[in-house]
Amino acid sequence: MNSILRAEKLTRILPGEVPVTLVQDIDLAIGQSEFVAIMGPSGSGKSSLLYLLGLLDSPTSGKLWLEDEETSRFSDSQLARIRLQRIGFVFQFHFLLAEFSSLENVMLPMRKLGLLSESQAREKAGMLLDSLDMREHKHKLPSQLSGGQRQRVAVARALANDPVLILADEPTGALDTKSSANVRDILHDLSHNQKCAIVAVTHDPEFALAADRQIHLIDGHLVP
Ligand SMILES: Nc1ncnc2c1ncn2[C@@H]1O[C@H](COP(=O)(O)OP(=O)(O)OP(=O)(O)O)[C@@H](O)[C@H]1O
Repeated sequence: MNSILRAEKLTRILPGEVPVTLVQDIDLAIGQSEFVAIMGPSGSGKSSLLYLLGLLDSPTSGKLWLEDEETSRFSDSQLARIRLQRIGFVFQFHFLLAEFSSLENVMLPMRKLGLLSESQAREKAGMLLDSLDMREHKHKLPSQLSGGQRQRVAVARALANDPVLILADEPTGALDTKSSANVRDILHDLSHNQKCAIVAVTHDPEFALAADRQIHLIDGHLVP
């Protein structure tokens, strides 16, 4: 199996008078177009692990490879560029910019990366929103959308720069059952039809069942 992401003995300890171990000795490999659910009790380190995998935090020890590149050798600006270009993030709350339309929110990562012209970015954002059944809502502000619709815009934004990996932190945590099933199916489709790996933290057993594999954390450790 070709790994998109590989962690070896990944450990993150917060320094202090009483150091706090967030995660310890995590060995993990995520395949191309694999959909993995991270589960575990509250406080077990799921979000901490996701932040490490998303290069939003650095490990105290251990190593992480993204597409066979070891990530500790990258500078902060290189890491920012890698996040923008290769990783899409979806959080429990959508974090869309309130004064921007759906279309503009989806265009933001493309504008930031700067590889497409304004009209190309607009066209691509439109296509992404169409593919997520948001054709009617492109010009609406987040406040004019339902929770499920906002989350679909957030998924479109995460896909803007064609990432190889999507990291999602409780993407359905704030949604009703129907929207939750819809977002779950979208993520499942993405991993299987668009060769994008998905790693999602979830408390929802039904969501986890849609994944190819579930991994469980307890007290910062992966358990079999
Ligand atoms: N900045 C911090 N300072 C002190 N402790 C922290 C900090 N960040 C996280 N922790 C602790 O580290 C542990 C892991 O936190 P994390 O948020 O990763 O857990 P989680 O499994 O995602 O929890 P939840 O399901 O409730 O979101 C928790 O016990 C948390 O209280």
